[in-house]
Amino acid sequence: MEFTPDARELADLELLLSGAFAPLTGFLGHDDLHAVHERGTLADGTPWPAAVALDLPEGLAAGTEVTLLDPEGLPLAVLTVSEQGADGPLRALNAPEHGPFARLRRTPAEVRAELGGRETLAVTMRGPLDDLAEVVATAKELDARVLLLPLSYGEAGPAVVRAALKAKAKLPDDTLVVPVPLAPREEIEIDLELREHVAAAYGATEHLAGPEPVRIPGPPHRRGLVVFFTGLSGSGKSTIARGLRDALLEDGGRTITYLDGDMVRQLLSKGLTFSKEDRDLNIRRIGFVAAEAARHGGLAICAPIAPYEHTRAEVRAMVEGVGADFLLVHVATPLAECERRDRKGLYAKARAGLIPAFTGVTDPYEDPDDADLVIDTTHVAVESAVARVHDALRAGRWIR
Ligand SMILES: Nc1ncnc2c1ncn2[C@@H]1O[C@H](COP(=O)(O)OS(=O)(=O)O)[C@@H](OP(=O)(O)O)[C@H]1O
Ligand SMILES: Nc1ncnc2c1ncn2[C@@H]1O[C@H](COP(=O)(O)OP(=O)(O)O)[C@@H](O)[C@H]1O
Repeated sequence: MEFTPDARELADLELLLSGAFAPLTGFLGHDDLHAVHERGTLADGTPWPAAVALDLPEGLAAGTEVTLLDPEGLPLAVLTVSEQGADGPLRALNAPEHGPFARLRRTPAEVRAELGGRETLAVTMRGPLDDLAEVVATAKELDARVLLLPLSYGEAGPAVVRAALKAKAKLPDDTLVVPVPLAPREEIEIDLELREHVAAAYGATEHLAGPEPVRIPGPPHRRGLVVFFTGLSGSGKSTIARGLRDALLEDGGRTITYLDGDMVRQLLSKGLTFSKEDRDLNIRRIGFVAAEAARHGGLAICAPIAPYEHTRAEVRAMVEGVGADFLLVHVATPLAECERRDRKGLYAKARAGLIPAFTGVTDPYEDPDDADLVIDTTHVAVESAVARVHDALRAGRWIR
């Protein structure tokens, strides 16, 4: 079977295959993950600080061969599932060769060969180095060569490599810069320990951790925002979303992308049905477009039913992943009221069995428990419902 790991897993895969995670040669299985979590070692006692896991689909039998693909479909490796899960043998197929600064990537073995066993001070960095004097002094004291390892992962990746190249210009001539796609670990101590291991794999005899980058997100009115309405058919999503769009256009000052439900189903998601798979795909497509608009500081408004919690969570993650904000508005008008309105006569048809899998009637709707705003429109005028969302945007300073 084929499987596309997520961005973190792909970053870990690259490091496993390149030898940067030595002594690991593959993802960790259940026992190793448990031991890492409990004791900071592998099950056999080898010190290892952090989980390096691959979340494969459930129920794969031991012995199954899984081809791991990058998001463009290029096969990167073949993994044989073991009794312990994803820790079976990994066989590399293609080296990842794209992406900004790909030409600077080197394997640990290549870097070690170039260093030739010399004392080496590795500096792992996730942001600019503000104290180059310390690096110069430490390298001098140790009579070591400097190896800058920009940890280029995610959106900020290229900026970290640029910072390393800039720093190199002020360091000794033989300073090396090698980007390493190491995804940050949540706990700082674990992250630092893992950086230490990775630096050693590249031949470091001494490791300095660069300062953590200070993330100064722009003020909310300049950040991207996705306002995502969810609710049953006829609950009022489109009516409120359109009212909000118009109010924002009247305000001026923000670029609005309005992903109208009909437009989406007629163009972006043309041909998709209302099966669970197709609904999920529909929502992912909407989320992708909205996140792209928000990546460039835009404000996107979407109003699909989006009945599944996990798909809404995926969209939230996509949007937050590009550094934008996500506001979930649950239009929580109860089924009875939506059905009473039955604007398009769809509920009547669904009850008569003419529309299969109709949300709320014969198909599920999972109520969100993470909504930023909940609006039951039963006894609310359209203008007041729009005003509530508009006010929330003002209160959150997304508009001025
Ligand atoms: N089986 C079934 N279930 C629910 N809805 C149905 C179905 N068949 C057609 N329709 C019409 O499609 C509109 C919902 O489309 P969405 O793209 O928002 O749905 S989903 O988020 O992909 O679940 C929805 O429009 P709204 O009333 O604007 O919500 C319906 O008019
Ligand atoms: N406070 C309200 N907010 C939104 N719609 C309302 C409100 N009160 C009544 N309605 C009516 O409910 C219907 C909602 O339809 P629509 O916006 O197409 O819902 P959805 O997009 O969720 O399917 C419209 O006919 C609208 O006029």
